Amino acid sequence: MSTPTTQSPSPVQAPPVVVARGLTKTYDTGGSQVHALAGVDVEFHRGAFTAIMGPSGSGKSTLMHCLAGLDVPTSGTVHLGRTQITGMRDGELTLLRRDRIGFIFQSFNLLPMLTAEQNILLPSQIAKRKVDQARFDHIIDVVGLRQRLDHLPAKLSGGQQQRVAVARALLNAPEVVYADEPTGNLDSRSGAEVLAFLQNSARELQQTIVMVTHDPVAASYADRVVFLRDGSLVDEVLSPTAEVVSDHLLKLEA
Ligand SMILES: Nc1ncnc2c1ncn2[C@@H]1O[C@H](COP(=O)(O)OP(=O)(O)OP(=O)(O)O)[C@@H](O)[C@H]1O
Repeated sequence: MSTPTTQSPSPVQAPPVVVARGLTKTYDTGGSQVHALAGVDVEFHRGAFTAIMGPSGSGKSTLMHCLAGLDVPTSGTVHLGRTQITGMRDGELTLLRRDRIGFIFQSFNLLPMLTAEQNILLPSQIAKRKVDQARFDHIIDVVGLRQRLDHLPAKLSGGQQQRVAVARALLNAPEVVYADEPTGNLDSRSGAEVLAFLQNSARELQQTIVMVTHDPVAASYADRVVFLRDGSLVDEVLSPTAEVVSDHLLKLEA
């Protein structure tokens, strides 16, 4: 019998920041049931930028909302680090979202009467959290907002407003940032800037980012794309290109 060869160790992978197991979400709609999530197992690793894609109605928003503690799954578990967030009370979830998760929405969600700087600092003020000045300066310079800090949102372009929202989401170095169609309201040039910044944040700041998008070009900025169909995770692509992502989507929609 031959001696087994020594296996080389598998590449070290960062521990998962978010782990979902057996996630289901069922809606009762007047007698019939909709399985928005039909048993999803997925994990997201530190410093990884992941896009969630799939046909309309495949469960992308439901998955993100359940992962982020914005919605409660029918069954299954979600962990953020060592914390099981499924089963938490509303008040605990509010604090968890405030302290440990960053959010970026399609509609920017900036307060119109506050300057860019005040918008970026607001969550830290509400949480009575000391701001890391070096991180603030680094993020402001990377997103190119230094000259715009005292502007109100109405005086900023859509791309600049979204960069304010991105800076706000990243300032506290949250364990994970959830981005819901972050470039949906932007022209392609502004969208590319925001996506490049998200990509750099994952690479340089080890920021974990999970983004829902319909756009294969946006998804191509991610390290990994996971595909949903009918509430199930059916495929994934690493180091995606827009063409490969489009091909996968077309097959899922067929
Ligand atoms: N509150 C609700 N009540 C009933 N059904 C719902 C509800 N929310 C979502 N659904 C259904 O759950 C399924 C998944 O919806 P979800 O919004 O997560 O999909 P999606 O992939 O994000 O869609 P889109 O790309 O169109 O935004 C769909 O069939 C949707 O109609």
